[in-house]
Amino acid sequence: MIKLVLSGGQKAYQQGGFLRRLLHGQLSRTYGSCVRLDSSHSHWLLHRSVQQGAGAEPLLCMKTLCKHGEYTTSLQSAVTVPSSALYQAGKIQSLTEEERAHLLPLLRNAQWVELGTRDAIYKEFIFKDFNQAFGFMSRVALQAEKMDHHPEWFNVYNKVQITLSTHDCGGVSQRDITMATFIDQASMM
Ligand SMILES: C[C@H](O)[C@H](O)[C@H]1CNC2=NC(N)=NC(=O)C2=N1
Repeated sequence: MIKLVLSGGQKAYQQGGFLRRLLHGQLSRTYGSCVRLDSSHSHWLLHRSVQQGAGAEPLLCMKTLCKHGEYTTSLQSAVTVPSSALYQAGKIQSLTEEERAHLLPLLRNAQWVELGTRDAIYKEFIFKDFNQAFGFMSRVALQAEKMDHHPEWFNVYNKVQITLSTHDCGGVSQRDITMATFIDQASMM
């Protein structure tokens, strides 16, 4: 369950180390980064509002629970979500346009490209030899197991081609961004 954290008059949520501030109880036009809700690595992105008043059960508006799939712009259409719903709705979601505009430029600068044929990102790595390439793949494989998020990849000798997409939502999600960032770091080790 998400814990409401009051700090310095600002209302904020803290969960799994992510702290998102709300501007005076108004719906933040942007939404939080991935929030880990429970140990099964369920992630989702929340558009948050919180009802004023001490001790009020936080009202959470989540994309998957909004009637038309749109983010609400007012408290009224936010809903109180029973904890049981938190889990069902906690399916990973592909990035929205707003997130892509924020997150993808960094990856593009690192030579990741968005595939035209499907919602996925792709990058090619060239190493000195097979040994270096396989060492890289081993590091990525361990991280993939740790995150429970696996690349689609192809290796010939010193070349590794990697495609990232999230099967559970059929597109690029925050998990792919996290994995791509790790992969770039692992390629330089
Ligand atoms: C059951 C298992 O946890 C899921 O299939 C995980 C495994 N690895 C995964 N990897 C990727 N890229 N996308 C997923 O949706 C995904 N889901």
